[in-house]
Amino acid sequence: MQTQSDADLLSASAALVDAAMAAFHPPLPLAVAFSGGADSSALLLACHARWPGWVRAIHVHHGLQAAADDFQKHCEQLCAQHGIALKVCAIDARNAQGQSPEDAARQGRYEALDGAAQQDWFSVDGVALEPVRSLALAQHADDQVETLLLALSRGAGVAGLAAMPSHWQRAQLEWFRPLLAIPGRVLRDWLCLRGVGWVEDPTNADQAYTRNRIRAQLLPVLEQVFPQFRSTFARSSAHCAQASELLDEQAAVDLQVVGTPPHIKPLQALTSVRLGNVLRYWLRSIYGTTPTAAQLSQLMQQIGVCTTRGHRIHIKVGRGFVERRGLTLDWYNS
Ligand SMILES: Nc1ncnc2c1ncn2[C@@H]1O[C@H](COP(=O)(O)OP(=O)(O)OP(=O)(O)O)[C@@H](O)[C@H]1O
Repeated sequence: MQTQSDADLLSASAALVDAAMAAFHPPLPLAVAFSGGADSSALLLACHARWPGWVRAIHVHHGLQAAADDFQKHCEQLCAQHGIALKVCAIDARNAQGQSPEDAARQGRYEALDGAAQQDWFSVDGVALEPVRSLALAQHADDQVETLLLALSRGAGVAGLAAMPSHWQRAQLEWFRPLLAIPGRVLRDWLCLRGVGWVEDPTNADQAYTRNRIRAQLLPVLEQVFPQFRSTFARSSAHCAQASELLDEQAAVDLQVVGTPPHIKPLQALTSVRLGNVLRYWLRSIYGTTPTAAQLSQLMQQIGVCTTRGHRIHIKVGRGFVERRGLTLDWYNS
């Protein structure tokens, strides 16, 4: 029998999930990245309820842990029960040298999701379906706070503190994170009170991962000290996202002036903050590499004192080196 407090929880979680869904306007058909965990189970069912017949699921089998087969089984069962078309892609998510296992899994997963969404789709009874136009991920407000705290712990700049975007477009697909304003526990309440199960990823409890320690130890304290932390932190992240966009716009203007590759003379005419900004932008946008604060400061200092024809610049930056080549700077991969 449902108690009064169950009913309160149900209506509170339903109101939050409904509000998130009402603000979500993906081009249809929509595919949901479905891990079998609580968050993506809730997202899949909420989307399926809102747009019946227009929602599909993609599950990525990482092959990294014994529990992966159980995740897949759960996804197959839930999708069969609700008549949702499901694609399962198996990937080899082992990390390359110098890459963290989580980054390797994330990168492999995003590529697999992208590829699967763009393949041909068929309904559970074999009828050809329209191509997928959007893809939704189920990260929620706690994931967003964890990402922000991880960025702070690394000393990130405004681009890192902008945390995860709620929408972006890549090639033919629009990507969304519609649950970023909802606390994780609300999604669990939403599922529990509907009697829907999910699989718990055993690695989520592993305190060796910083993200898991933030979730288990830091968030409960934040909850007590700053009960509104999810929305206020999200506001700060949104300010950082705007500031980061503005810095990129300024850098693009400055890069036009200094040229690509950048000429040393016009670089010397910039203020120090604009010099740092344009150098970071040049290295990231052209070479996909990011200098550390120390490397950038050394490079800026060398540009400042580069006043003679014979002055040599050769500084380790990111995965390579920045060198002086006559009147300009060049970066090459070591
Ligand atoms: N194996 C997977 N297959 C498909 N999508 C995935 C998979 N793992 C994660 N995702 C998607 O990426 C999002 C973020 O992944 P992350 O690992 O941070 O969350 P999670 O704890 O696995 O979330 P969930 O509770 O949905 O499992 C998930 O919410 C889900 O939408």
